[in-house]
Amino acid sequence: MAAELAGKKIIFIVGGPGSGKGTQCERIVAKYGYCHLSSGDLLRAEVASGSERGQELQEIMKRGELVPLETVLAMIRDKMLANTDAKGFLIDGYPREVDQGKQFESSIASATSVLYLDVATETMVQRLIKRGQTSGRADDNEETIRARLNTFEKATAPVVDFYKQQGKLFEIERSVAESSPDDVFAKVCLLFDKL
Ligand SMILES: Nc1nc2c(ncn2[C@@H]2O[C@H](COP(=O)(O)OP(=O)(O)OP(=O)(O)O)[C@@H](O)[C@H]2O)c(=O)[nH]1
Ligand SMILES: Nc1ncnc2c1ncn2[C@H]1C[C@H](O)[C@@H](COP(=O)(O)OP(=O)(O)O)O1
Ligand SMILES: [Mg+2]
Repeated sequence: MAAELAGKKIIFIVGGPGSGKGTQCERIVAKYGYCHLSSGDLLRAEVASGSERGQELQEIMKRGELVPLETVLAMIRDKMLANTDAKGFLIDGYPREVDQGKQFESSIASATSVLYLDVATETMVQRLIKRGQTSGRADDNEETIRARLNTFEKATAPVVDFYKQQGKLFEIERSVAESSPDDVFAKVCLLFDKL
């Protein structure tokens, strides 16, 4: 456990690719002032640095697979320890597999709550194809999108059940998660207002 992080609120944001995690995190930061950490963004920054490591990561991400657990965990930990004055942390896109959650909690700190955005597969595909027209992300193409969805079903869906059993899950149900970002945010605020 990292003593510097004792007592800090830690919220995991979980959902399939294109479920709106980044969109909601932006709003949460603006209203509540948490420190936002996106595992995907951290990995893309490593890719952009042009390092050899970054090239390996890029290959894995283009296949829609998960990068090694240790890599992401170290990046998140470093970023958290560089921001210990934050009142809380939004960990976006992590954990992606149950083991990531367990390792995080044993080596960093335990999560306060897990926010889950439930969006139908076809809606996510449509959103990502649209985002791909302007995002420049190497993984926003139909083939990689399908692979990411497959990884989500296999590795990440169990994460949702894991935290539900612990009573930590705050779920945005499909009827809301598929409406407008403002409607989703109104529901998200119900969680953050009582933290
Ligand atoms: N209709 C609708 N569209 C949304 C909503 N949230 C996000 N989108 C759109 O869906 C796309 C994906 O949203 P992101 O916030 O980037 O999703 P993400 O979960 O961070 O996706 P990854 O980074 O791929 O994990 C974007 O183009 C958004 O404009 C929403 O609540 N309603
Ligand atoms: N916690 C994590 N563990 C392993 N790989 C991760 C990860 N977070 C992100 N990645 C890798 C695999 C993802 O397909 C890729 C892009 O992540 P992302 O931006 O969160 O998008 P998406 O949810 O659409 O896959 O980076
Ligand atoms: Mg994102």
